[in-house]
Amino acid sequence: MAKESSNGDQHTITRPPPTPSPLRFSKFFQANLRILVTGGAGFIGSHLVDKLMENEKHEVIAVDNYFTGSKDNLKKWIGHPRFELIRHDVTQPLLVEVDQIYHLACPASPIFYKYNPVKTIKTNVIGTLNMLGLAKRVGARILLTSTSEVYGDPLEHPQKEEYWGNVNPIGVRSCYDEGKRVAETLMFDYHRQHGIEIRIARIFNTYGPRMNIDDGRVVSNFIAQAIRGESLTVQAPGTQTRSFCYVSDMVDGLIRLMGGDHTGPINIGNPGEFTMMELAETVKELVDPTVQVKIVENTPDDPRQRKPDIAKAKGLLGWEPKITLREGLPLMEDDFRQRLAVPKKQNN
Ligand SMILES: NC(=O)c1ccc[n+]([C@@H]2O[C@H](COP(=O)([O-])OP(=O)(O)OC[C@H]3O[C@@H](n4cnc5c(N)ncnc54)[C@H](O)[C@@H]3O)[C@@H](O)[C@H]2O)c1
Ligand SMILES: O=c1ccn([C@@H]2O[C@H](COP(=O)(O)OP(=O)(O)O[C@H]3OC[C@@H](O)[C@H](O)[C@H]3O)[C@@H](O)[C@H]2O)c(=O)[nH]1
Repeated sequence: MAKESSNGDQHTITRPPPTPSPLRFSKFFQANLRILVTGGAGFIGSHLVDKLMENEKHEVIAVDNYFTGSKDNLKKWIGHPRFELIRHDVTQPLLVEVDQIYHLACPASPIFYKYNPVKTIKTNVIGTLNMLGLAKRVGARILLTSTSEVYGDPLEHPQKEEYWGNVNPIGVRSCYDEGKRVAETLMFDYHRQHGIEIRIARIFNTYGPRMNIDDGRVVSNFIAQAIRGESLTVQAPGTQTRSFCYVSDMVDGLIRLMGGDHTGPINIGNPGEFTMMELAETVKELVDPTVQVKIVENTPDDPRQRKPDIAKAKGLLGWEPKITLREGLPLMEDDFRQRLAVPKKQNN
């Protein structure tokens, strides 16, 4: 049996998907979907849980080891009859009965994924293997949150899904970007060999409320710095570009991908592209025009440019982002001001 994936390749499936548990066909289970979100206490994961919980037919199980996530992000759901939170590390097997798996567990900020690179690669490889094993056992559909970092320091611009990337296999970022590349490979091998229903999202830089204030990624750094009246730290040369997607758009894209018919990989991101200097100037203008911008040293292998081609997401999922950077930054500023307890000055 051959099935066409969304990037046009023919993938031979040697075995049909395993039969789901008989409970899936009982009246109750037909009406309800039990959904696992790994990394559910993190930034994107907790927003995804919020959105999934809005549907009264969903039961959500969030799993997290709290390395970069926090129970606080899910506090409004703790004790809810349709919600469960499990402290668990995905490098260990997990036995639950679910219909869908959103597999997000993995530190995403470079300072955190480089902190313990061996653990990062174990999370990407062993963690994804464990979640695929779970999907295989229970017949669940599984979505992996891969990353634009699979394109490395891209030589093609903007990046289409067909581009194979330009990745340093032995650099300090490799635990994350090569880890995600192997995770994608595992997804397709389980799909071809075992007939598992897979979905792969290649997420481009995402920002929004609830990011860790000390997360270390550029948008959260600049907003926190501007609120605290500190200089905005633009890493040299400042001409490198990124494309920033607001978190509600991202969650909408992930849910559409899970519900649709296409395996992916599909880029999910906002094609609006900015240099880091432009981002700093925009944050300065919106948050506090009196703060300074300073150039600081960069880290090795920083990609010089990044912008998603989202033709596939538009055509296959009917998805495109709605929130511009200028609309999203103030929403994030409000959340950061609340958490830092620094109200906006009247004259700002
Ligand atoms: N935010 C982005 O810009 C972006 C871009 C590309 C891809 N992604 C991917 O999206 C996913 C979520 O990213 P995020 O921005 O919400 O990051 P995040 O760090 O806020 O969330 C990751 C969550 O995974 C948990 N986690 C990490 N290792 C784990 C393990 N071994 N077992 C169980 N839980 C573990 C963390 O505690 C955290 O709650 C990640 O897979 C990331 O690679 C994010
Ligand atoms: O304070 C800072 C932090 C970062 N930067 C720059 O901002 C750019 C973006 O850096 P970030 O740390 O936010 O994130 P990166 O784009 O490097 O990696 C991200 O890519 C996509 C996801 O997979 C992950 O969330 C993360 O790896 C880089 O060019 C970096 O040099 C600054 O100029 N100042």
